[in-house]
Amino acid sequence: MLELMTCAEMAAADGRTIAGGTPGIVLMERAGQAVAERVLAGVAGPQRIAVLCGPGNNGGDGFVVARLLAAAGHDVAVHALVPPDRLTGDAAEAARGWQGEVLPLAGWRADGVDIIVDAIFGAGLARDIAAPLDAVIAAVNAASAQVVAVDVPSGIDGDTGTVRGCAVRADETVTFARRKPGHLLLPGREHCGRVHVADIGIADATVAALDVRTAANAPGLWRDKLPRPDAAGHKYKRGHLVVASGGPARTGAARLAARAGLRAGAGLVTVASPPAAVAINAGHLTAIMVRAVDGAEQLADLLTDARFSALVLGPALGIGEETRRMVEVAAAARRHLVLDADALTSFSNNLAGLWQVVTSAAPAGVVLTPHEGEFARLFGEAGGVAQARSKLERARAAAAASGAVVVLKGPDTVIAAPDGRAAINENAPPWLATAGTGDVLAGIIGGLMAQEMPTFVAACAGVWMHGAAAAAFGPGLIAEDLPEMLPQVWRTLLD
Ligand SMILES: NC(=O)C1=CN([C@@H]2O[C@H](COP(=O)(O)OP(=O)(O)OC[C@H]3O[C@@H](n4cnc5c(N)ncnc54)[C@H](OP(=O)(O)O)[C@@H]3O)[C@@H](O)[C@H]2O)[C@@H](O)CC1
Ligand SMILES: [K+]
Repeated sequence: MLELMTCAEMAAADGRTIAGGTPGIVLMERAGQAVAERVLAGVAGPQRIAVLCGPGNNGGDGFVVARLLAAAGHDVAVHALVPPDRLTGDAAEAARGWQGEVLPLAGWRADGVDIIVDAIFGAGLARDIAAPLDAVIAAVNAASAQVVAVDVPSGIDGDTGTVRGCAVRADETVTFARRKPGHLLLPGREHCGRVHVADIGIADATVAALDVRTAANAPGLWRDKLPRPDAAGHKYKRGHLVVASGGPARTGAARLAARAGLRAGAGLVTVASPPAAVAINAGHLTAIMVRAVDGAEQLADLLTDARFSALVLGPALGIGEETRRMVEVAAAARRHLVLDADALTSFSNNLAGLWQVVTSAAPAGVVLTPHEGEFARLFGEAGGVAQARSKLERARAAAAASGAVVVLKGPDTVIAAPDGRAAINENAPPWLATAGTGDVLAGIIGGLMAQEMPTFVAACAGVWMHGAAAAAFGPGLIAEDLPEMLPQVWRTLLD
């Protein structure tokens, strides 16, 4: 159930289910039933309920909800954007089942209402919400009533999570068959409240046949691919991660990444340090080794030893030609690469160079971990990125343009593979946004890749473990705490 279906995929699933013999009105009845059950869960005694209905099937769901809630003894008022005689298809049929009055939606006020059911727009939202509906949305959001949204909060684009003009802020959202990307992407996620997925009779096989390429990032996506050390295994079998350090005043980032890589399970981790910083790095490291490596040429020498299986390049490494050369040398040596921070910025506006790196590293995998600023510098000009409607589509276009797995970081990190697979992460607590946490993320992913975990799932798992480690620590977190929480995270994953 981790798939996230776009509105078009949902419509296709709906169409196939109807073609398979389930009438559309039956799906609508089940949808309305699921919403009504959610409204009734936790209410004691009769409630004053306003059901706000739009002109399409989302509104049709609303009429079903109104009928069921009234039958359950509640005081229900229906306010509709268009008169029922202007509805068509299943929505018209659902409206015929509502015996009560239908009041206009324009000018609606929330006075005296305990619960609002938002059935104005769902998957069919096609443009920005304008007057007079914007005032209705504002009244919903100003009300003290409990707000339950049908499918998506009205005004949120289910595919992109963007606000089209204005949008309802719901306490709960009931969606159907699967969640949609807009339930996870910001700002949509913040408008949904708690999201419930109701089974309305769309078969798993119907969803599977659509080859849905987007998923919520959770262990079910990659748990079976996690590296599992066996009792007889040698540490070299668990890979050897190399993290390149910056100069004497810029060594902390590499050590954070290195520590995270070790906690992620890499058998050995070496910090490749400029000679002038070896003493500083060595003074702060115990289980992690330090090697003097002076620039790209010496990195190439180091990588003649085949046991170094993966590299993290970028954290505080310095921006410019030498860093770019180090990336190229590591790619030519065909090692798994995580490129972060300065390594990314060293390829600003040089998509061709980045493509070359990814191509020469193959079959080893390359993961890029940009935040929004780095992403704009790398992919601002890339085909498909400027036209993309959402963070999900931008990450996907960037992965296709670079040939690498792209981890576009943020509170709703998107991980995208060049073959079109993508996952949206949702477990990062707000206190994860603090100095150095990006270095740790690069290290975790590098540690997993050093153990030969396949690239896309290693990136997904790394992002999730990073979020889980932060959530487990709680507020007050600093980057150094994250690697130390990984054993606890591992225990939840390996049983
Ligand atoms: N798929 C399934 O399996 C199932 C789906 N179900 C339900 O169907 C819902 C999708 O229904 P839907 O396609 O009729 O779209 P919906 O959201 O009601 O809106 C379309 C209407 O709004 C209008 N409109 C759009 N934007 C506007 C704006 N800014 N301002 C003003 N008007 C605007 C648009 O007008 P038009 O663009 O045509 O001019 C059109 O009239 C889905 O979310 C779920 O709740 C369930 O019944 C169970 C089975
Ligand atoms: K809605």
